[in-house]
This record gives sequence, structure tokens and C-alpha cells, in this order.
Amino acid sequence: MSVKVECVVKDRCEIGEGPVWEEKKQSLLFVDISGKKIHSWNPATNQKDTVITEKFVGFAVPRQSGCYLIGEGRRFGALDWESKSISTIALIDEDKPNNRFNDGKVDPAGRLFAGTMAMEERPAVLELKQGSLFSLNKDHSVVKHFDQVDLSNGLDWSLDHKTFYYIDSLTYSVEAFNYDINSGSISNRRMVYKMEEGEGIPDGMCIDADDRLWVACYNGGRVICVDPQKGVRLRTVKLPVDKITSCCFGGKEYSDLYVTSACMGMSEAEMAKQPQAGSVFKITGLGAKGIPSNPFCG
Ligand SMILES: O=C(O)[C@H](O)[C@@H](O)[C@H](O)[C@H](O)CO
Ligand SMILES: [Zn+2]
Repeated sequence: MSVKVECVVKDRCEIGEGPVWEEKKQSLLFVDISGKKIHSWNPATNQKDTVITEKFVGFAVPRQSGCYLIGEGRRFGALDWESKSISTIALIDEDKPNNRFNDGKVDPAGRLFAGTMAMEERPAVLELKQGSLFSLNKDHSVVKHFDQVDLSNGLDWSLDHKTFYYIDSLTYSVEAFNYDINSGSISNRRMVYKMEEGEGIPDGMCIDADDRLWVACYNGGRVICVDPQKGVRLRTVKLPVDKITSCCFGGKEYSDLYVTSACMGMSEAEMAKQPQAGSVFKITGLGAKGIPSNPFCG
């Protein structure tokens, strides 16, 4: 089988992000951060349903109790899809009014991890060291794990739940921490992969069923597959647009890689050259598989 890249949701997302395969609905959930939208797209029917948010929305994930948990502006919010109403669960970064949530993901125990960053002037141009990494527990208590983050981004856990992988984009690297699944605490930060020439800025990422990381390369026009144990890149898959923001496995047996992209910050000339910028792509024939996403437990 050969690798095939298809544009499946031809949308001009400003910053398409945070794809999550929703098993129950057999749909792809993703956000447009600065477009202030949460989309749910069903590949079988090609129907897209959208919720509009008031502020920038960093992520949206399903909850065990039904509905969704979102990171909007500086709040964790509960979204009821039917009524499209959002209520506040917890506030973060209350001393940093210029901050907002960026990427978030649920750990294998059902806790939500998400990071913050300062508002960008232009893509990747922002006040540095303003972000932090937080988690939200079942009882809605918030833990701050560390601060001094430039641009909090991709995150995921190893299959044995003993390692947490994390990207602060402007370090141009993928880092790892020891992970204690019982307490949700992290320790022993170290670098596992340094981006190479042409790979751009590391953005969102996901783990596959072989414990490998698929990393979206912003301004790199590709996703790369990294072996985090060996610290090497195993594969590169090129896409027809430069601003690749995140990826997740979904579809039948989790063998399709869905990839989001952005068009914010592109000139008209660049847009004309990359008319699919901001779309969602599907990569098939990789021979790799993902794992189901975890719903938030609270
Ligand atoms: O998608 C994200 O995570 C950020 O919110 C974006 O603004 C860009 O990807 C970032 O500028 C690239 O580093
Ligand atoms: Zn991102």
C-alpha cells in the first residue's frame, strides 16, 4: 500500500488545531483557534457541525459524562454541544491577561493536560516565557506543573504511561518527562528529538501503536515520525501546505492520520500558491496505527 495524502475538509481554518477522533460519533473533532470555532466532521457523511466560541479556543475534547471540555481564552469550559452553551469550570493564568490556552490532551487516567502562551503578534512571534503547563483533575482542581513556557504545544503519553512527551515549540525540540499515572506528576525533563534543517517548528503531535511520535511541522510542510527512545526521525510525509499544526489517528482501526493546518499570517500571494492552507488532510497507507483518545474523566 502506498502513502496517499488527501484534502478532506477544504476549509480556510486560520489555525486548524487539536484533532481528536471521536469513537462514539466516528467523527473528527478539531478547533480553529483564532477563528474561534469548534468543528465536528463526519467522514462518512461529509457533514460538519460547528460551535462558535467567544475567545480563542486552544482545544476541545470529549468528556466521559458526555459533552466536551474546552480551553477557551484563559478558562477551562464545559461545552454542551446541543445547546452550544459554554460554562466555566476553572480559570488559569489570572495574573496574565494576555495569555490563552493552546494545545491540550487527556492522559490515560482521564486528566486533562493543557498549556498556555501569550497572544501572538504574528505566528510564533510573542512575549516569551509567559506560558505554563496545567492539568485539570476529575474534581476540577487545577495543577500547575511548570512555567517559563514560550509556546505550549503538542503532548502525549507513551503506551506504558511512564513517559509524558511535550513540545514547547520555540525550543525546536520534543521533550520527555517521567510520568506517574497514579498521581499525574511529571519529573526528569529531557530532550528526545531536535528538529533538523527544513523541519520547521514542532507543533502538535500524537503517539502511535508502536510508541512512535508523529509530529506536525509548522512551516515545514510535513509530518515526521520520530522514535523517541532512539531520538531519531524514522519517516517524513510531505503535505501540500507549509503550516502543518497537528495530527491524530482515526478512522477504521485508527489507521488514517488526520492532519490540521493553518493559513493565518500568509500573504495573498502565498495563499494563491497554497489554496489548501487551513484545510484538514487525511494520510492513508502509512502502515501505522493510532490508539483511541481518552475522554476527560470529570
Ligand atoms: O497552532 C498552535 O499551536 C499555535 O496556536 C499557532 O499559533 C502556531 O502553530 C504557532 O505559531 C507555530 O509555532
Ligand atoms: Zn499547536
